Amino acid sequence: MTYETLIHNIGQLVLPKQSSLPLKGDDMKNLRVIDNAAVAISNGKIAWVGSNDEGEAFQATEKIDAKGRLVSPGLVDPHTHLVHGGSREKEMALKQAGVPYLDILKQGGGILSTVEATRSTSEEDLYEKAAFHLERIMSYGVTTVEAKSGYGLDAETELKQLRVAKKLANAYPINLVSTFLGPHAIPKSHKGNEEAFLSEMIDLLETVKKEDLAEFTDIFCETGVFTIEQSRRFMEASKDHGFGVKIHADEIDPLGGTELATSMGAASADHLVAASDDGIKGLAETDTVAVLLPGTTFYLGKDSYARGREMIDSGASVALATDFNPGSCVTENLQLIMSLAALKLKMTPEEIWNAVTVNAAHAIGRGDQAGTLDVGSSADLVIWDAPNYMYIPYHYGVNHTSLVMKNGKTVWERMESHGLHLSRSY
Ligand SMILES: N=CN[C@@H](CCC(=O)O)C(=O)O
Ligand SMILES: [Zn+2]
Repeated sequence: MTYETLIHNIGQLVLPKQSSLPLKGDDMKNLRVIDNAAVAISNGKIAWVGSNDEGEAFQATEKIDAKGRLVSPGLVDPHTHLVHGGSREKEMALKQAGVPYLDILKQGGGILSTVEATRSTSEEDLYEKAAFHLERIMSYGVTTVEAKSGYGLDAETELKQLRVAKKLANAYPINLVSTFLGPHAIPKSHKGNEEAFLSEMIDLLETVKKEDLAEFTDIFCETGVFTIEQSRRFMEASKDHGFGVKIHADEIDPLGGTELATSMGAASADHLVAASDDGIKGLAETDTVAVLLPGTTFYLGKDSYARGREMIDSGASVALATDFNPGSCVTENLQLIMSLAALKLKMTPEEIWNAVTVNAAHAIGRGDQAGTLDVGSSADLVIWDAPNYMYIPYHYGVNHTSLVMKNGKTVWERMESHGLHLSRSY
């Protein structure tokens, strides 16, 4: 038997357990790990996993020496605002002067300034910009990613964003899951006329479905944006059209979006910084995944983070994401988010790995195909410049990937620096 590829000399192999449902509570502590391992790949799938001693005896067309380093499944980033025009570096000074995030939005900045930029950017230019960010996301070890619309707030631009995401999905070796976030803010044209705007976004669901432009819908449920009742209306209409539902919930004010998400059977409730005790109880009782975004809390300069530790201790399922966007979290680096989860959410390394693999995959409907290296699953994996899985959240702010593989093919590899001898010293 000759395998296509054999990755041998793996110092440590991390194997999150594939599960038909998201991992909840104490189950998030379980992380299978094999020291001195090897992985065989054929037809883009994991064909065999075991000890290096056994693996060394196999024939393979290509052999990759992992040189004693860590290998894991490709990471899953289940919440990004990948496709957008422009940037908002000028808002940083406002934030430093103490202007709250929702006040910047109220003054027509924030999300609304990105809406203007996205409307005035051509589809081709939007594609080029999003492709640049997507390549960077991949370079951090992500092989499955979610991308939201939400910077159009009109039919034309929302569809433009979703088409860009679809083109990227077809062009890039990454699984890209698309989400329609039409109700992301109230456009200036509809101030005081929120219900009419929401109706327009509900009317758009049919086209989004017909053109197969998104699998999920999302809504920003927040003070000054959409109320609980409006969110319920949009989520019900989305479900009627056959979409999975998600919600930006309880990010700043505790409106009860978490409770709404669990009562609606949402795939995920995201942010949850201000989630109530009842909201957390609801998460523990259902399979709605809490997608936590500590990079956003950090970037908004807040001291109080989502209660990730309590959520897991109560039995909830937690995933982590970058929330990459031009305003509230400007980073493509999911590894940095893993560090923030350790430092600010008090999650353990095992919980963090489950949160960026299996649970993140469940949050975007990919629980059956991403986030694991079980035999038969896609050979989406990362060779890390790190000795073990605890090292990634520990050494923060840099990119630890050495090689990223998607369906058994190398899609990103670190280049050696010219003239430098980088001897490994962790
Ligand atoms: N909170 C709402 N939406 C985005 C931010 C979008 C923006 O500021 O451009 C988020 O998830 O953080
Ligand atoms: Zn978001």
